[in-house]
Amino acid sequence: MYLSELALKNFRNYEDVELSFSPKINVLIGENAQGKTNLLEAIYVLAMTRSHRTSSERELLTFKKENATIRGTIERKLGKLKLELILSKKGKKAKVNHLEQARLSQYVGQMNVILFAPEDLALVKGAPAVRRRFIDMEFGQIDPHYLHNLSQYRTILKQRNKYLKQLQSKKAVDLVLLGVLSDQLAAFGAEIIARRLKFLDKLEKYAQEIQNNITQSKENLSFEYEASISEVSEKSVDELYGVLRQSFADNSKKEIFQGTTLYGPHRDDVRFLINMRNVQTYGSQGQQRTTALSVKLAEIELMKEETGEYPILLLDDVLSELDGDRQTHLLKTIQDKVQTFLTTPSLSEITRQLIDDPKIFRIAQGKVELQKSN
Ligand SMILES: Nc1ncnc2c1ncn2[C@@H]1O[C@H](COP(=O)(O)OP(=O)(O)OP(=O)(O)O)[C@@H](O)[C@H]1O
Repeated sequence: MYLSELALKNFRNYEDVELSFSPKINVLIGENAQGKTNLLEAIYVLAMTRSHRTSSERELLTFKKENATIRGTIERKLGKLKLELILSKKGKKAKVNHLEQARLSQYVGQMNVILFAPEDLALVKGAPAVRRRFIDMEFGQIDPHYLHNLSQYRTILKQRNKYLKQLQSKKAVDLVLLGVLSDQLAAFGAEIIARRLKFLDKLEKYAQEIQNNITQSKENLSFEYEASISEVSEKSVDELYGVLRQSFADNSKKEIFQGTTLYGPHRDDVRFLINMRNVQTYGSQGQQRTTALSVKLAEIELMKEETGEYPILLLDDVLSELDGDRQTHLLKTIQDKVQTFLTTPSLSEITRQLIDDPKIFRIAQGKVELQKSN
């Protein structure tokens, strides 16, 4: 799939802009703080209805404006799709072919994007929350059930944590209500874990192959799901539900004492291993970067397998963070099959030679000028 047109109104430092893109590589060049990342962010928000770098929607509106609109035309195998997202201080509205969608989880997935920013190179060495976020954002796009379960899970988790705090401070005493919340949380949690295991298994196969290619088969990459509950692999949804319920039942005193939920997918993590050793603890910085790159590129293939089309790739200033070999690998992998938007302060000669026929835009103070068209 690819984004052929984009129109922004009052989005960050873009007051009014209309652009048309190449189905191949689009390069956004500009100095610092001119709006390169804002443009990628707009594309990301159009796909996901939320930003990758802020949870505050207000920040996305141009200073002193009440509404922002992002409109895009997506070309999919089955035809054109018009997407529209209206953001305001009161909330957001999403439309597909001019029809407002009742649920945002129905809207997400019409347009698939993968964002790769310098922070993603910390996917391996960063905190567990970074990996959970990655998993949730990527799997949520390919599976609406995953997204639905996740949002239900988050709502109940909030309620349960609030109630545990009340029990902790003795403002509440009713353990029956805690049991009800535990059951509901276990049900959604089991669905989430089961889907994570399924998708991670597929992702691992692609990542292994890519890592082999980059390292000439010297490094065998594997994943390990690290759950907050005992052994999860090979378990059905029902079994996972049982284990989660049991963990809540066995540890209620501990959870009340701490005033928070200690078990469930919000506490889980994924470990990356190279030749059976944890890359986070034993890997060199180079290995950690290669692993992050392999996992990201694997995600592109997984999305293709699950949705039947390649997603749109957003590369926010990552080329300069990668050495020559990794840059070459990345660009060769995406060339001609994945629509890509990449931001950079300047395009080096080497990179320019690697990119076939780019459409180049120059960005300055929220204005976009076409520099070279293919
Ligand atoms: N809500 C907003 N309204 C108006 N302008 C905004 C808003 N939010 C951010 N900006 C402006 O956008 C600019 C930052 O743009 P952006 O984050 O896209 O930088 P960039 O071009 O990617 O540069 P860098 O390479 O430094 O990341 C700043 O000038 C900032 O003042």
